[in-house]
Amino acid sequence: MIKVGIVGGTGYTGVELLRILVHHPETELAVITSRSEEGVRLDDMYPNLRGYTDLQFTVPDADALGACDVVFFATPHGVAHALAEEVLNSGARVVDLSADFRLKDVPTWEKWYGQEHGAPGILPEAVYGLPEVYRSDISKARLVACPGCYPTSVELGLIPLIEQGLIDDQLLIADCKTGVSGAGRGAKVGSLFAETADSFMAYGTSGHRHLPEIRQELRAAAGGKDIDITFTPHLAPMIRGILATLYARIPGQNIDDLQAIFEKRYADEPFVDVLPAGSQPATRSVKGSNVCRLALHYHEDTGQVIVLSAIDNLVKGSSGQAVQCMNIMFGFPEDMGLQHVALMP
Ligand SMILES: NC(=O)C1=CN([C@@H]2O[C@H](COP(=O)(O)OP(=O)(O)OC[C@H]3O[C@@H](n4cnc5c(N)ncnc54)[C@H](OP(=O)(O)O)[C@@H]3O)[C@@H](O)[C@H]2O)C=CC1
Ligand SMILES: CC(=O)N[C@@H](CCC(=O)OP(=O)(O)O)C(=O)O
Repeated sequence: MIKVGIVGGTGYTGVELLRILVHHPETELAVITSRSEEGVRLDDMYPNLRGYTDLQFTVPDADALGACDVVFFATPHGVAHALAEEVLNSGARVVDLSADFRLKDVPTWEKWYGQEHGAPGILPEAVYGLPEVYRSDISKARLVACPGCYPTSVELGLIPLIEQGLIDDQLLIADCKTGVSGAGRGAKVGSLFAETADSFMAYGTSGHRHLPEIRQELRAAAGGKDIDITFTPHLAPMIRGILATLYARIPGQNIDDLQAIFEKRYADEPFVDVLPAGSQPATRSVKGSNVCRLALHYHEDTGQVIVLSAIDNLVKGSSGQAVQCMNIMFGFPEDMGLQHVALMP
């Protein structure tokens, strides 16, 4: 059994970590923090946890967190910068769900996040937590930077084509739709029911902070080649889920060969499901599960490839992927605690 700490246990990714970890046979919840709910029982705030834990929220304390084996940061950016190094120095390993350690380049991080990087000293040891690409590095890491939710959906959908050298000098397109839980639990006018429930809108069109992260990882998959992409997120009237519609022009192919590339690339991946070509994965088919469902479409007349990629932003897009990384770091079966079948309807 390993002892687990969660910084930011009251947020959406925090409570999703709790939902997953209360069933995990190798973990014991030890420290769950909240500054605003100190002393409140977890199951008073989140009744779905009744019967699974009698813990109370405590304020973040580096000594208590450092006594854990692993600490998840489910906090806004900047918090892990301030606390992670001390926690690591106490001997705990860190899985950060925020964006604090995802970008390798400090000036790029500072430009997109509008603040000074608070922990450049430990940044070089951070491993990007996408198991389908970095599994071996994750297994040895002390500090894992979990990918963003949109980047997870986009990277899993495009990397097989890039690794095969099929993407030349072209501007890829990622047209992504997300649910409102992506904005977190904090009260904001833009997350109100009346603002989101019967509407659909693009945002971040002139530049979203996930763009440099997607670029970084697509370029890494291309061996450093200058791959670029237009990324437009949309807010859809749903609670969970991301559907990424990804466009690339690859003339002279056929759907069977493209499908074979994806099936081979993900044949041994427990959480990537390549559907039969021409399928339409719905966000509902992954709701509550750690699976990324991919489907390929190909227009022979124009050479247009369309990859559809569906994930649950709170599972494969954050907390589920974070537990998958923890399993890899501690040598547990990779799917331990993550075998939930998606909720239907
Ligand atoms: N929602 C999503 O779909 C995804 C979110 N993420 C990332 O995960 C992180 C958490 O997101 P989410 O759960 O949605 O956010 P929420 O806003 O829902 O929750 C934030 C949590 O962090 C705590 N917190 C806030 N400020 C501080 C601080 N200064 N020190 C310590 N704790 C703090 C809050 O509790 P309290 O204020 O009581 O301490 C709360 O528990 C973010 O970085 C987000 O970008 C990543 C992928 C997907
Ligand atoms: C609807 C909404 O606001 N979605 C969030 C999704 C990103 C997110 O959750 O942040 P991570 O970088 O930590 O993945 C956004 O666009 O910022």
